[in-house]
Amino acid sequence: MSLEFELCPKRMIGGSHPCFIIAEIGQNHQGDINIAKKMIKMAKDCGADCAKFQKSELEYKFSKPALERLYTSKHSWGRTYGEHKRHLEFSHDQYRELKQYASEVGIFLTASGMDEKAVEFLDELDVPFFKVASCDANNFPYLEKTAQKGRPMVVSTGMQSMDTVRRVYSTVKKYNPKFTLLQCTSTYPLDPADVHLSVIKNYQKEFPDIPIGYSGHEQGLYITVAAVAMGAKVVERHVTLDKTWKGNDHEASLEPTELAELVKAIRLVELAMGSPAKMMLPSEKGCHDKLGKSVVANKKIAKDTVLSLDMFAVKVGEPKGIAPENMNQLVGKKIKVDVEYDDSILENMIE
Ligand SMILES: CC(=O)N[C@H](C=O)[C@@H](O)[C@H](O)[C@H](O)COP(=O)(O)O
Ligand SMILES: C=C(OP(=O)(O)O)C(=O)O
Repeated sequence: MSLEFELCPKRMIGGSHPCFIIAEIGQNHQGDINIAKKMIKMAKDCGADCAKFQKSELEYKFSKPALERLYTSKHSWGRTYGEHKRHLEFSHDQYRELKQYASEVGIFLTASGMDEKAVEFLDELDVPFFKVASCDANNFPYLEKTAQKGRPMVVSTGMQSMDTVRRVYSTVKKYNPKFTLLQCTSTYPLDPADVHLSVIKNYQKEFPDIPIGYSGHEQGLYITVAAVAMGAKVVERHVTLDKTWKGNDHEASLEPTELAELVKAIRLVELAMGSPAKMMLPSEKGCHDKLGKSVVANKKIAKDTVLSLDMFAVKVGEPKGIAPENMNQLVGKKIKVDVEYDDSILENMIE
């Protein structure tokens, strides 16, 4: 039963560890390794924990007819979907180059293995953890094999039902305790009404022994920051160098200034989450000294009078007197001194 685990070397997630922020480069590199490197550096400079790509072995991810279907979208890089995807796919050598570059820059690098063959390659590449994309969350043979490799896993759950997510949990859990489930809606860009952050709470209740996270495809920062306030321990957002570039994901991606702002906002909110214990804090003393209220006399009270509620008012008194929450305890007690209107009632005045 562990709510925390080591996702990357020396980087724990869950519990009170900082939220792990994944900059999803995905296929926003336009098929250009130099842009990919710029994006890795950008992710690091903006304070993200990890740069992520998507690795497919196209013949394993797609059937032949799926690769041959026409792709006429304005985001298409080829005549067919296969040509389009081939343009966006880096080779094994290019992945090795990117991994080397990320380690020089000082940021973790991983990819979602979009099919079993790609997972084999990522295992060989020695990525710190496997990301399972939403489209493989219900791919149970894939999940079984991936979980058995023993690397930590981050599993997204877009397009799935709760029953399937329960099955994902028990399937991965059987082989691998080190995994997290991310709430995700697979719409690009995502309408806020379709985000359903409340699923995070549901997952936390249903799966209390694993950290829960959020993978967002909405525009802007607020929703992801709110996810962290709800306890998301991993967040993933697409990143881009330019939202106007060609590609399905740019519009729902964060540009560098936004990613930096997101990281800053998350760290600030984490700090602000603090402790559930409610108490007056030392930093509140100044305000309490100036404006904290006390019990004062609302009429003259003669020495030896037995006190009753009608003799009191609650005001900012000078000096500070008995706290208003203790006012009822004064009733029936005797006052040892003469008190004027608006005098603070002090402990040492009570018998
Ligand atoms: C579900 C899933 O894989 N989603 C990924 C991650 O969020 C996306 O990046 C897709 O790869 C992308 O939107 C596909 O765009 P196109 O179809 O233009 O290559
Ligand atoms: C599609 C992916 O992720 P998600 O389902 O979290 O959007 C991915 O990691 O490639």
